[in-house]
Amino acid sequence: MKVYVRNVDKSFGAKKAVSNVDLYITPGTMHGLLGSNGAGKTTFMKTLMGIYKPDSGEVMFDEKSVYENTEMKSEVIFIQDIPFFFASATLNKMAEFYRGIYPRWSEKRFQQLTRHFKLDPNQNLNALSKGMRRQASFILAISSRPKVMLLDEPFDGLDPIIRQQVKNLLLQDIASHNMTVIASSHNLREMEDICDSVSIMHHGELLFNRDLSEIKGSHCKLQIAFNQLPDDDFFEEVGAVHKTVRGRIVTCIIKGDILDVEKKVTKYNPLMYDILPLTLEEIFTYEMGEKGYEISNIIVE
Ligand SMILES: Nc1ncnc2c1ncn2[C@@H]1O[C@H](COP(=O)(O)OP(=O)(O)OP(=O)(O)O)[C@@H](O)[C@H]1O
Repeated sequence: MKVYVRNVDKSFGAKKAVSNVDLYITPGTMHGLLGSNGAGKTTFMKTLMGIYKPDSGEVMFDEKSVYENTEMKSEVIFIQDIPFFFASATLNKMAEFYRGIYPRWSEKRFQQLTRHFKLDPNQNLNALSKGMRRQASFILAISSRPKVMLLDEPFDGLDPIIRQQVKNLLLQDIASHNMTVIASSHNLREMEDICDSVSIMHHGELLFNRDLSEIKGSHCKLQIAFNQLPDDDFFEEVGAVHKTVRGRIVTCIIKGDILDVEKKVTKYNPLMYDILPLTLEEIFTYEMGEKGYEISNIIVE
């Protein structure tokens, strides 16, 4: 299911929590919504889910508006940062409830996952640890087979092994059922391995939205030493978008492929050079810096 957001605003009194957000997410992909505390991620997720009515703009899933559309409730699932279960509910009781809402509910998947995560389906969920409650909400969500899954800080409180298993389950369902996932996080490194695209939210605005396959490997870092510093033609030829010069050593950020850059660099007979791929975080730092934002103020890790 494709997710299409156009000019969405949402305020609480004078506080604008989501401001003029546009976003398109391709079906069967995972999008990471990054931002620091208070950036507006949860408010945006709740607006996507139809829990909040946008003050203006629209949220469409496959051309259908989400807000007050009961048909949509059986297609979309939202896992909140603090999982919600009915008082004294067990996993089996919650499964009964989900089964009634989600027509593609898979009992087989539910049984398999409950066994796999070693949860007692008859235990009171509210008496479980935070991580176990989170596992329970994943079991319910994945067994529901929604077309769109919205996840608020999905991996918080999960240990590294469970974290990886949950990521694998999500990726499996994205691949096999064309599920669309939007996950919020503070952690770019965690998202870069599993997301197809990421955006950065800051003070309610979506500053940056990129397809990761397009930007991974799109930039590299060149460190190069010369007997005599080259003139501007060199920087132009290698495609340097940023440079710092310290003595005879030059460090450049280059938009381009490492092998291509290497061919160009060797023509200038440098004393030595090193070309390294940029991490996604470095690319973001650079691109956000260009827009006048300091990424360390926006994303914690
Ligand atoms: N129900 C509400 N009433 C009033 N203000 C709210 C409400 N919900 C959120 N806000 C405000 O909107 C802004 C965005 O909050 P939101 O919870 O969406 O951020 P977030 O990015 O999810 O943060 P975090 O990473 O800390 O969960 C904050 O300034 C918050 O105080």
